[in-house]
Order: sequence, then C-alpha cells, then structure tokens
Amino acid sequence: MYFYGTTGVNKQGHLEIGGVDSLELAKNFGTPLYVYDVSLIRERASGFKKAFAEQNVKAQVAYASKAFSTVAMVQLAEEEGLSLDVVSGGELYTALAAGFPAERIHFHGNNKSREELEMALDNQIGCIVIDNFYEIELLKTICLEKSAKVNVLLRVTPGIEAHTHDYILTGQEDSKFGFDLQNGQAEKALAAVMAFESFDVLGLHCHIGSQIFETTGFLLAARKIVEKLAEWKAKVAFEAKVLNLGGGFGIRYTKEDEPIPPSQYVSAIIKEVKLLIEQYSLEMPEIWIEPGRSLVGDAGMTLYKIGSSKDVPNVRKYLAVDGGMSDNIRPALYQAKYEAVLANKPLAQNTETVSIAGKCCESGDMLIWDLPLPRAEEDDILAVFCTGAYGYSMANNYNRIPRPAVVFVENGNATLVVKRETYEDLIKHDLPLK
Ligand SMILES: Cc1ncc(COP(=O)(O)O)c(C=O)c1O
Ligand SMILES: N[C@@H](CCCC[NH3+])C(=O)O
Repeated sequence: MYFYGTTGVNKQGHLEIGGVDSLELAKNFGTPLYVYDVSLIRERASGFKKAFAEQNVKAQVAYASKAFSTVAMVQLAEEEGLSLDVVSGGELYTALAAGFPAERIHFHGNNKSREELEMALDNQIGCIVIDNFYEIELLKTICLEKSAKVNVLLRVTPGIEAHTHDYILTGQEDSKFGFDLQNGQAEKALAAVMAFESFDVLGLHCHIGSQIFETTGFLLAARKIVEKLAEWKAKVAFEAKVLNLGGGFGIRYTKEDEPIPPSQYVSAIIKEVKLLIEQYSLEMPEIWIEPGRSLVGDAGMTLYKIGSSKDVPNVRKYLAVDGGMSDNIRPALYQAKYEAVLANKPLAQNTETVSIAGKCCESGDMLIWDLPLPRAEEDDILAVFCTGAYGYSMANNYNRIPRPAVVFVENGNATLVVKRETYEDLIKHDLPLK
C-alpha cells in the first residue's frame, strides 16, 4: 500500500492523516469529506522554491489556484511565499478576500470579461496574462478609461504536444489558448502590446498541458520561445524580463504513475534556458512556473461512507458511496484512475475486486473500476487518495447533491476550512414561480 505525506495507520489500525484518525474526521465532519494534509502541501511548495534557490535564478512559483481555491488554501499559499495564478473573477475575489498580496497575483483566461479586467486593474494585481487580440483591445480601452498602467505577459502556444489526456493538452497549435508562436500571431500581438505605453510587457507565458511526467516538453517549449525571443530582440528590440513556463507537473495517482521530483523539472528547465540564453546572447529572464496539481493533488483525500452494493454475477460487484461525480468528476471526464482503501481497516488483506460507484443518476458516475479491497460492510469508510487537485474545485451540484466540507489537518489538529453545503444553500438563489 502506498501512503502519501503524513498518511499512515495508527495504533487502532485506522487510517490517519496529519496525526488525526480518519474515522474521527468522518464522524465529526460527516462524509463525503475532503481532507488535506497541510504539511504535505508545505513540503511540495518548499520543494519547488528550494529547487529554484539551488539554481540561483530569480523566480516565482505561482500556485495555480484552479486546482483548489478556497480562502484557507490561498492563505496557506501566502504563508508559503508562493505567488498566485487566477483564471476568473471568482478566483481573484477569493484571493483578495483571503488577503493575498495583489502584486503576486497573475490573471489568466481566454475570455476575461470587462468586469474581470476592471477588477484586476482596480486591485493593481501583479500581471495580466493576455491571451488573444480581443483582450489586447479590451484591456487597452480599460487602461485608457482608468488612466491605469499594467504589467502584461503574452500567452503563446509553442506547438508542443505533451503526452497527456487530450482534454488537458494546451500547448499545441490547435488550442483555444494563446497566440501561436509559429504562424506570426504572437509577433503581431507583441507589436500591438509594445505599441501601447500603459502596458509594461514583462515577457511570455506558455503552458503545455497537465499531468506531464517528463521534462522534454518543457525543454522544447523553452527552446522554441527563446529562439523566438532572439529573433524579436534583433527585429523589434524586445527583451523578456519574465519567462513563465506554466504548470503541468505530474503526480502519482496510482502505481502506474511515476512522477519525477519538482527539483528535477526545475533544474532541467533552468539548465536549458541558461544554455539557450547564452547561445543567443540574451539577458537571463526571471523564470516563473504555475504548479497546481503537484502542490495539492496528493495532499488531499476524500472520505466516503459505503452504502449499497450490487452483484452482477460473473461480471462485477458494485459498491456505492455517498458521493461521486458531484465531488470528483475526473474519472467521468478524463477516465482518471485512483487508489483507495477502507479507512477502518487499511491493512486488511484484499479479498475481492469491486467497482466503486457514485450516487448520481448517471451510469458513468463511477469513481474506481476494479479496485482490490477487503470485504466491505455498510458504513465502512472508503478513503480515496490523491483527490486534492481538481476535486473540490470541479465539484458540482448535479442531482442537487450538496458539496462536501473541506478539512485541513496538521500536527494532530483538524480545522474545518469549508463548511458542507446544506439543502438551504442549494435553493438559496431559487425564486418561486409565485
Ligand atoms: C495556464 C495554466 N497554468 C497552470 C496550470 C496548472 O496545471 P497543473 O495543475 O497541471 O499544474 C494550468 C492547468 O492546466 C493552466 O492552464
Ligand atoms: N482539470 C484538469 C486539468 C486541467 C487544468 C487546467 N488547464 C484535471 O483535473 O486534470
């Protein structure tokens, strides 16, 4: 059995996390419950920061808050000295409400609205990552109206196809994101932003995809970008102060996944960029990255209560839990795989293979297919590992199922950081017909 961070088995033979018995968590906070191992998030954050410090380059590690955005999480990112990537007014609002320093917030998105851009300017956030020509014009208009200046990065697509699921690929030419580096769009965008004096054009951004296990894609992207920068230095005297290579660092969900440590990505990227910079006689830019999943993914687990079961003779046995695609849509959306144990007997011998079904009215609402487990009883607690990224943040109210609570655990203490939704919450914006 593979345990992440502080997860282990306590004297009572129960699964524990952050020094807290998972059965106590389930009893005190109810199920389904998202539980986060805070010290593992701290460890992941300092891993990235240390890797940059060792390379002796100016850097920012911006937590991609789309992976898991709540006030407490943003405050934890602040405590760890991270910057923050937001992609919507809602994520920006959360960051500001959490007291996150505005100058360390970077705003992404392929269709930022006027209101969102105004909110960003009014709060003087660190930079806006411009995605398309529409946004250049809109942002120019708003800057003129407000007599505001703003730092910008241009998001470019370098034409890289990283090896990951199609829906989480972003760096290839046929993508909804960014300016294409090869077909002249990026150069045209650069000319447009350089010509507007209220923009301080810090540099370029690219993000090649998510759940990537190798450095090759990042190095290739860096090469394509630096080559372009060399061309632009000669042609239009543009020099980038910042090169943001995005996130996408893979994590271990199951034994099939073999992630490499953050330090390895960072050192490979820096080595390559330094080499290229030297080769083309450019100034070394600050290197920014935006890890989401790799900061919070394996620090989160979800606790469910087991309810009904169904045998399909000679085919499979279904075990149903009290959550499902409403709290974790990733298996349905990306065929994502997870591992799980019974929290009340994590070390018991596996005696059967079961498939874990959710409770939504959807045949595709399956959390795990073919999971080896000891014989489970009604009310046993199932702990699904590695649900910390894109679990809570993609949760929904399908079938009017309330979103679960979120608890942070550290050094034997459990803190409720998001309350469980209530039925009243579900209808609070509904208006009666009469
Ligand atoms: C622009 C950008 N930055 C960062 C991330 C974070 O990715 P991940 O959670 O895979 O690190 C994403 C999501 O894929 C993204 O689109
Ligand atoms: N939400 C996705 C990743 C896409 C991230 C945003 N570009 C996941 O769960 O894996």
